[in-house]
Amino acid sequence: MSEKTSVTAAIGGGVIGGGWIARFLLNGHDVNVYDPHPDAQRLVNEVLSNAERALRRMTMAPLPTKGKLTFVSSIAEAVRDADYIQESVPERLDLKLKIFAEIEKHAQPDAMIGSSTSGFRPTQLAEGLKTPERLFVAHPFNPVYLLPVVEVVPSAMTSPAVVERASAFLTTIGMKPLVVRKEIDAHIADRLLEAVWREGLWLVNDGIATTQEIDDVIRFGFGLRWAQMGLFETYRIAGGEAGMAHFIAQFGPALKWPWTKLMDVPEMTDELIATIASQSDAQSGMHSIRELERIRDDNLVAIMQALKAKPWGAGEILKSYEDGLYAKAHAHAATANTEPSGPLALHTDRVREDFVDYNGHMTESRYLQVFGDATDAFLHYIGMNTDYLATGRSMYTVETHIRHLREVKMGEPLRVETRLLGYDSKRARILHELFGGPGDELLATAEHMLLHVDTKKSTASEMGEELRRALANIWAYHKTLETPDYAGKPVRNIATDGL
Ligand SMILES: NC(=O)C1=CN([C@@H]2O[C@H](COP(=O)(O)OP(=O)(O)OC[C@H]3O[C@@H](n4cnc5c(N)ncnc54)[C@H](O)[C@@H]3O)[C@@H](O)[C@H]2O)C=CC1
Ligand SMILES: C[N+](C)(C)CC(=O)CC(=O)[O-]
Repeated sequence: MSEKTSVTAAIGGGVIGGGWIARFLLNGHDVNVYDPHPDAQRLVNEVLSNAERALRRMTMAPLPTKGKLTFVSSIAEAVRDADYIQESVPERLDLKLKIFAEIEKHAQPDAMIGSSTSGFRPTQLAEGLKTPERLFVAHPFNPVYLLPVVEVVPSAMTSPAVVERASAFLTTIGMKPLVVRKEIDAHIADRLLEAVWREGLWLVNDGIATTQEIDDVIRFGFGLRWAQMGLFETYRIAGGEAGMAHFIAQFGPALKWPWTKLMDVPEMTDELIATIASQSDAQSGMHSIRELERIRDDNLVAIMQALKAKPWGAGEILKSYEDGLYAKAHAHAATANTEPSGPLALHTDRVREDFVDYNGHMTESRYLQVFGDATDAFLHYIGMNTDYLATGRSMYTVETHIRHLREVKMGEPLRVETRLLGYDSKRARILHELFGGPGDELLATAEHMLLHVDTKKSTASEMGEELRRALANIWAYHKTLETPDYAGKPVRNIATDGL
């Protein structure tokens, strides 16, 4: 299932259902949506548009072609052909039970059925089902299209093979499935979140802090730590050289004093609700919810990209997701171009929002970005994959000549055609032609010299046999193509040749 585009079904397209729909679609899966809300299509499309924007900022890796979104008018229609079904209806057990009974009637026998429930145990959800072995909790985090973790909670009746298949599928769409070994109300994360939220409500109720001040201690302080190390690893460091045991000896007793209110919940009086709502308005009321979503998404993307450079935590997941996308694109390119009788079509993109400069056109550095991505696609195509790189060999670009011929505007499609202009045992000379805009015109060209290197010694070295064979195969065709007259020419010398 992970290798082919599959059909997914989303039952419920609200905040969380919308996020799942976006994640499925943007990873190339078709989605059938059932949600009786009169505005469901508009709401889902708004979430989808924010998700597309966020994903394009998060990764330069070649995303699969977007899946097909279909709104249907019954659960039966939604689930009939689906391999993976995700329920995200409101958190009411009676409603969820009705929904699962209906899903069970119409789903394929081997369909995987996940529930987004924040708190119910899978055993509760499976009550009355004839096939409880395919049901599990798949509890995500908002925004589902960006945050990787998903708590996968099986009941004692869930088949281990289903858990394995579901985890594999969720991994292919960029998530980190965390299989919860024992079902419990509210799984793992919401037990932690609820405890923090409850204390936050007390602090407002007792007039100790405003919503803004509570958010500030999180975002300027321990929230930053949590984004990269979580709770226990952070506290290990806080114990100094004596580590965790010393930390517990020092701060453990405070848990019994106690500093916190534990299970008491403040009465949600009209007064408390009004206080929290007005403080929240003062803090964030100047932004619409969609604007706040975009601010949040940009910040999350920046954090994950920073962590990817390490790679660490959520950045490690992003890195392996991208490696998977490149590997898929490479495999696709390899099958699509087994007979490279013409230029290779290995890379497509779109002029993204952050590609555009103050003139409203694609900015200079982004041309190199697109050509660089096309070179990566070419290198993947000739076999320079992670296994090859792991042997301490790579190819570096040592010379580039870009010609800018036409402008291109935001949102317009881009595609690159690549040809080999020559090669020897250490070098490959390639030419990219970038086409795009409404008329698919030639926008720019880039000629590059690539040098094979021993990455440990940082010196030029002989290519591996597999790369040489791939280049020979391409060259057999590309040597017959007419070389454009601009290829190999330097930038015009206006001092001697005039303008
Ligand atoms: N909002 C959050 O932060 C998170 C929520 N969850 C869980 O996700 C589930 C959904 O929560 P939200 O998306 O926040 O709620 P929501 O209220 O935003 O969305 C629920 C959607 O279900 C639809 N719906 C109602 N009855 C339906 C039916 N019979 N068939 C199909 N659709 C129906 C509604 O029209 C609505 O669009 C809940 O179980 C919740 O616990 C999980 C993680 C985070
Ligand atoms: C508030 N909540 C219980 C619905 C939160 C979640 O379930 C997870 C999240 O995204 O915070």
